[in-house]
Amino acid sequence: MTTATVPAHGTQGVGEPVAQPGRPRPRGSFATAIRDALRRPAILIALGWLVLVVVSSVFAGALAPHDPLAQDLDARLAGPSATYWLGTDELGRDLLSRILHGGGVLLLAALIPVVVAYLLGVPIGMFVGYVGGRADALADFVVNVLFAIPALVVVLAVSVVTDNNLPFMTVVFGVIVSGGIFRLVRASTQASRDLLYVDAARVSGVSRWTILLRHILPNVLGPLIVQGFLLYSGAFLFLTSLSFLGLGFDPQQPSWGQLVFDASANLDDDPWMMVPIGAVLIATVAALNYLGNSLLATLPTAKRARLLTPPRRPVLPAEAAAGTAPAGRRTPAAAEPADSDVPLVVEDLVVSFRTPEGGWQPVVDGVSFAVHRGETLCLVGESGCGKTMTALATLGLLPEGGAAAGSVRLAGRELLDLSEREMAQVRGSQIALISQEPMGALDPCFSVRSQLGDVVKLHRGGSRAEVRRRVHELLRLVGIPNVESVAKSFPHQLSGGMAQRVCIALALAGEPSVLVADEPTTALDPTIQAEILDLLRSLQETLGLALVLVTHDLGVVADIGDVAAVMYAGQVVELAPVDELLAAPRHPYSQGLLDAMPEDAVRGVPLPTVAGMVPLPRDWPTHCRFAARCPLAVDACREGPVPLLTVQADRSSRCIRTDELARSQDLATTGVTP
Ligand SMILES: Nc1ncnc2c1ncn2[C@@H]1O[C@H](COP(=O)(O)OP(=O)(O)OP(=O)(O)O)[C@@H](O)[C@H]1O
Repeated sequence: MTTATVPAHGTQGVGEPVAQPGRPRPRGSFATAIRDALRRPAILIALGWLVLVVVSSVFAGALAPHDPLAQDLDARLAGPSATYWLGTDELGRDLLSRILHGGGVLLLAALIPVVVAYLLGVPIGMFVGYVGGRADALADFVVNVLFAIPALVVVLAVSVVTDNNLPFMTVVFGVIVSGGIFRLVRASTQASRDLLYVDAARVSGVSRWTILLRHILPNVLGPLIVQGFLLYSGAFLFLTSLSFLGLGFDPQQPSWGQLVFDASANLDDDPWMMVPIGAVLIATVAALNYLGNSLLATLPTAKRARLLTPPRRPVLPAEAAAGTAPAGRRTPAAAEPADSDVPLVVEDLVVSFRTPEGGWQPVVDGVSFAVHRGETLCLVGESGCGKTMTALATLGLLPEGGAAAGSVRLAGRELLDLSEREMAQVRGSQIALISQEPMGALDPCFSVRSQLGDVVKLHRGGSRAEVRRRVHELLRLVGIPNVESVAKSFPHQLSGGMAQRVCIALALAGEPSVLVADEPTTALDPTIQAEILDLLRSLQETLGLALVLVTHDLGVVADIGDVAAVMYAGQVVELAPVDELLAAPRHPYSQGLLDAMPEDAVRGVPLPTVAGMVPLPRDWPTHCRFAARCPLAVDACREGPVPLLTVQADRSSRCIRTDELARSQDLATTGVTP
């Protein structure tokens, strides 16, 4: 495929980015949460206390006024004094010095379970959260087992077996608590894997691990940091309990658990002994928990985009694959040669979703169409007719629970038979998607150059300079004049129109022959909509692309379409060249949509509408699905399924009264009965 430069379109949406290109990289919402948190005095106090504990433990040797093991039997169980500021224990040892020396090992040892839990929980949670399926079920089972194990009992057993080996005990404890991290990461990954920009990366063919590291990990990091505080505090308390029980720590050396044990043994004789160590422990655990919980409360709720993509390719069982179309209609065609003029052929496509009862509910039912090189086919219809599911099925991107059957052939290759891995290679390089939410389709953490460069590198490779050149070429191709400053920009610095141009550039980076655009102008204001449509039109003409455009707007079809497939309740009800459809629709539903076009509105005359609603898939009748809303419906329309009837060489209509509709249109235009 050759590329060509398309002139810039107008000025709106292609000018400077909304914000200054030189602005620093945007601070993520987690960074903002931390900045806000640091303004709160309680958090500063908690943080200050922890810093004090760490620093005094590190410099205990220099700070402690006495040797923590030195005994002064004359001063046994003494209260605070000028010599012993916090008093002494039953052997006359200085409590302050013992507290200063007793925290270091504990604070360090508590890090081990946290590190182990992260090393296990993060990669496994991310992987199974992303791929789902059996790996997910197995990992979940193992974690359920881990949760059922009482950690203390296991660690006690380990201490016996390993002769009180503290590092080993902490590692085992880390393995047991890693389930919590796993669950957190898995849930965050599941929420992130369906974000539009993750979908966009997947559609561009970016590898699974690159997506996990670059696009999903940043979303998981915030909750992980918060959880780290809570986990550390739990590990700290757990190890204090072990030390209290005389396990893990050297009984000759002071430790905070040992100090609690000593204080509890002397509670009757000297209750004061419990006060200093109790206060230190409570303050330390409270500070850790408070910091963790405060960050948790300030973490922004993840903004979830529309759920789209499981990485699996479920297979629709034969009985569900049949859809509800009349039997005997299906006529499998021979595959087109790879160099055919018809890069995309969809035949008898059925898309179904699993129902809670375990069955399958079709939502797209026997859809067929073909798109030629340099042609735009519009899937048009009201909301819920199955346009998006048809488009997503061609890309192998159905949402969780959905499966497709029938045939989707790209340059003669059957896509529905491909594995997810094979399909990932096809997406981006042969067929690409432009979504309706350009802002959601771009990762807010990376500049335009970085995101576009990744995809260029993936599909073309090349040196840094070559990738950079190609990025600029692509930006120019989509009508961006000031490529240098836009390439440096982050998504939030772009206008909606500019962001959509960048998304189109992303879709073109792999030089696909087929572009699928799902309502690409819906999120944009009307002037920008026209520019983006112009851009798509000129790109499609210059690059010879086959374009499948999903829209609910016949005005868009009129602007850009060559062929229209009008969809109603999961079926194509009319397939026709756009000019002919607009001049004389051959299905009453197309006629209704046409009459309702605001472009034809007459001032003072209410705009006609198609009364009623599109039926939900579960309410589809077995006869004509439009009959309940159709002004032409007669008894015969309710007698059984209506096949798609050929009304001209290149036109078909799913209406048994299509000829009468044509006659009435002729009558209306000529005033003469044909
Ligand atoms: N994840 C899902 N699970 C079950 N049913 C779904 C799912 N997603 C969509 N559907 C159903 O599939 C049908 C077709 O939806 P689709 O999104 O393709 O319609 P559409 O014509 O593109 O409408 P819109 O313009 O609103 O997206 C609808 O009835 C919808 O409820």
